[in-house]
Amino acid sequence: MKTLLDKLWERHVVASRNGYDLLYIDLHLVHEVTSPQAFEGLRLNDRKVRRPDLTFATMDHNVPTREIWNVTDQIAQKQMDTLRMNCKEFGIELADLDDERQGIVHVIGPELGLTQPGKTIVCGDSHTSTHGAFGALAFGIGTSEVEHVLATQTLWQKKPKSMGVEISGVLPKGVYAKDIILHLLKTYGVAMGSGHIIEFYGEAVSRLSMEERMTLCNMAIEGGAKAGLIAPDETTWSYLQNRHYTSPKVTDLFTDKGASYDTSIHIDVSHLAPYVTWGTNPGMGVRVDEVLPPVTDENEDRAYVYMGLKPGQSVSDIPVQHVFIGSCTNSRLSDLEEAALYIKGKKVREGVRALVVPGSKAVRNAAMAKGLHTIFIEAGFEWREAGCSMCLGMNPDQVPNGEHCASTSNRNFEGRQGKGARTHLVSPAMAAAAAVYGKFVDIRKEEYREAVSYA
Ligand SMILES: CC(C)[C@H](C(=O)O)[C@@H](O)C(=O)O
Ligand code: SF4
Repeated sequence: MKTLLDKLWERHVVASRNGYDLLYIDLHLVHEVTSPQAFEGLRLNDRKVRRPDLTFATMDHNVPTREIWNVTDQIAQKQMDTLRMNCKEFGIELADLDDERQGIVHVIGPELGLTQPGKTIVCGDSHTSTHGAFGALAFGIGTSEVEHVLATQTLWQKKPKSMGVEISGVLPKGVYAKDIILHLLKTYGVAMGSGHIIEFYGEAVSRLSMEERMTLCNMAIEGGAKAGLIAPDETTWSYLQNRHYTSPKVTDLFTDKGASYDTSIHIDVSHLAPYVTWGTNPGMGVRVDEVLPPVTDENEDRAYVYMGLKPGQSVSDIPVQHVFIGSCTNSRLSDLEEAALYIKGKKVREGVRALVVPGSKAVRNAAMAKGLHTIFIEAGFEWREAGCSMCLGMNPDQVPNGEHCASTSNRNFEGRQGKGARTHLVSPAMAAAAAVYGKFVDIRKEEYREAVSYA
């Protein structure tokens, strides 16, 4: 009797010592921010990249999404130039700014078919957990570990505990995977998964598209887990068809009946509502139809001060001056399609600045082929190039001090979107509606949604 985690782990152990296992790494994804010192380390030690063919690099964090070539920040320029030079010197494939495959590392891996069930996948980036949606053992690593993987294609790890999160029920209309994870974080806290790898399963998970599953696993890390996992099924295999890289079909990647998790949780999402975060960690959220909660500790007190909000206010009292639809959590085609349903034929409210930033060039092109960019632009949104953009303040897209942003990203920490920026994490549909009304509305009500389907 084995869990999915047991199976993935065992198949990659090449040596064991003092409670640690040396894991073989099947795919190493690289971006410009966390790789420069790792390559420098190789050079200093006169080492090569062991498996350039299992390594793939892209540019995302620093990319200026308004004019992709107009890099004004010197550190950004240096990091991008360094990645170019390193990829050339060490023979690694790079999706550079002019490459059709460029985009946020966690968006392009799956879309190219590099992300495959049964693989071990690492990247110097915490949201590597996203790839777990395919039944891959995928987690973020630090820069010294990036160097170790580049040099050896292996990594020493201690096996984490397993957590099973069963999600049953059918999601109501206007409620998404984003709301499931925000609900879990609110209910069980941002340390819920600490020391664990979370496997999500159950009726509601089976019904999610691959893109929604990625949203769920993307934010497993915000619950303190090392990774998120979902067993591959027909939805997974059909997503993987006709990708650039072909995935072999593996049939035994699931938790055996009778196997048990170290920790188990069960939720039912039949009555779940859209969520909005009011505070400074992703667990500080409320349902759209609730009022902001009373203060129970110092952190919450500080969060209220930072956010300029008060307990007892209703969610619709929160002013929204910025809207960001993007990030590795919610910038895929279906996210943009869902958002478009709430703005078609409407206008962004005066005083609101709204951005749509597709997660990759491929998403951008696919959206344009469907005419989505026209819907966004006509409504008053800025239609951008692919990159991390306003998800974090590493490029020109920032939220000014003291202003509020409805954001489809995954982190609402102090200063995350710029100094003094006030972030509210929501689904793409909630963000789109907030752009139109300048506040959060309950998108479950039919009146907010255009009766069009892009399916
Ligand atoms: C820059 C990078 C190291 C960082 C991460 O690891 O997650 C970033 O992607 C983030 O989302 O905060
Ligand atoms: S989109 Fe945001 S969370 Fe994702 S990799 Fe980029 S900065 Fe990190």
